[in-house]
Amino acid sequence: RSVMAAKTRHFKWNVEYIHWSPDGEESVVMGINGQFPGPTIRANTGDTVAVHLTNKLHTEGVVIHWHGIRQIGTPWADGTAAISQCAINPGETFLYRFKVDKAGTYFYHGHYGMQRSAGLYGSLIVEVGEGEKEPFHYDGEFNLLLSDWWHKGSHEQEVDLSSNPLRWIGEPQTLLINGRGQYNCSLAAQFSKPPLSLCKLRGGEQYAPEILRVRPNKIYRLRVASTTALASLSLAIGGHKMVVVEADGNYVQPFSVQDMDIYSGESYSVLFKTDQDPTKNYWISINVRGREPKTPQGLTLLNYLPNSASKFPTSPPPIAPLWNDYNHSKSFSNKIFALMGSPKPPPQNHRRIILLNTQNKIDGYTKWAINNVSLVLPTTPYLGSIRYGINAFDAKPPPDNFPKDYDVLKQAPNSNSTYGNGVYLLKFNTTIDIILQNANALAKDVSEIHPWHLHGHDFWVLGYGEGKFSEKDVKNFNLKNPPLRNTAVIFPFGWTALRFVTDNPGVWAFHCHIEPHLHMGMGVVFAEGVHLVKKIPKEALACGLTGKMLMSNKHN
Ligand SMILES: O=C1O[C@H]([C@@H](O)CO)C(O)=C1O
Repeated sequence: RSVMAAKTRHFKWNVEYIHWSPDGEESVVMGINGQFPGPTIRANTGDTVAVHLTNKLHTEGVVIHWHGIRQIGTPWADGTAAISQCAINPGETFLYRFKVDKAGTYFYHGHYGMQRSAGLYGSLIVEVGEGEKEPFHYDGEFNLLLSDWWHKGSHEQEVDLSSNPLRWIGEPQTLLINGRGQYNCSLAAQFSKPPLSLCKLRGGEQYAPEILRVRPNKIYRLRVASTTALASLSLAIGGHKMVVVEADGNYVQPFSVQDMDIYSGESYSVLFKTDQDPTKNYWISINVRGREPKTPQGLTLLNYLPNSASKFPTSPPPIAPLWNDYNHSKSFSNKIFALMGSPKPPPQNHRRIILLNTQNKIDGYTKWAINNVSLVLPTTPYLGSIRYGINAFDAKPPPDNFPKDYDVLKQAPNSNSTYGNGVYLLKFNTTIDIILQNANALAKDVSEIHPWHLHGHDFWVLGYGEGKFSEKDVKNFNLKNPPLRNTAVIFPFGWTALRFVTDNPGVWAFHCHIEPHLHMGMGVVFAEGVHLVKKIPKEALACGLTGKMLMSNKHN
């Protein structure tokens, strides 16, 4: 048998603003090499990906985060501005060089300001390496990158969100599948409520749907990832069941569903069999869940060959579960277990951190806060700052818990919350439990969904619960087959328990993956084993106090 050596896969990318029409309305989007979404990266387990990223934006910095890639040994390549590196200046090139060590469905996106909302994203697919095998069989595969789109530009959105009073961005105009959606017209016009006209498409438009062409009686793998700024989605394939086999780059115990929830920051693989009437075509749909939807369903077609792709399905598109049917969402989340043979969590933790999620007012500004601290990133990125003992951030770490008498079910002003940029310093090679505690937001009887994403790690999802977490909930933790993930949701008025091991030296963001919420302070920063981090590339340090340090030449 031939032994294929791991490859280094080089990419040369220019990030620039381009005119593009994601949904039929021309906008300015952040493109890569003149494309939106950015190019798909495909690699094999064990490969090294080397992206030579040049910032062609004229007046702003840029970074790219490789979502779901743990960056073992390369924390400076995680692509988080002010955390792992200095933003890349206009005209400059940064080399993101990292190993992809685990097969799965991933994506990448901007992680500076609201550049993800501006359209800076694309797919990253890691296939099994030579001699490895997937634990399931399929005849073909498709890749769907899901997103939401606003006609208001990301800079204006940033200003709106930073205003007093808050100007909330509202719901997206369009849902996009592989960067393509339809605004003010529908592919399923005869079924649309309120009525919309049929989209007049010739097929070459930037917003024309990408059609999935299949042969009857085959098994297909659908890779799905959500990079939405805000929307939680429900995905369905009309008339077809889906079998979930992968979540966030980890295999799960296969289970069958008619529709699935996918939150921002999550990825899945599902298998489906083309076992329906082969003379017909079928809808693939995405709908908003978890927030009162004001956005039309996103659609594309499953085209059974040799039917013409212009043969529209005779039945209406799938009807999504009600947006606030949280029991439906919980039932989906509770079906996800690790595939037998997956790594198991350590049986005990060394430390438990409980993170209360609240919406607050700080000096009249609407913010999100974690244990009463609303995150504002420092000028000097943490990684270099901690590695070189400069520590240019709040010396006092944020609290591990919140006051015992806090009622998570009640409206509360949280008037004592503050801005902060302190760090949770985690002892290297220890087991950390995180309890994400949801609460009532500013409005009465309102609590929202928040998908939390951890950088640098996968965590085990030990359980979900209702109301306030208490010690007696620990006995219900799933230590037998909890799924490994990098993103997990907290349901309204509920909690979610996570466990991970601090085995990856670096500084890692942990935050709500809803872009406006992160912008409003909804995140924390973890640091572990930073003294073990090898030489950080100078380009990652060339700003703030680490930039000054480089100029004074002491550490070169
Ligand atoms: O952060 C948010 O702000 C609004 C609302 O709470 C205030 O208008 C909303 O729905 C959010 O998710």
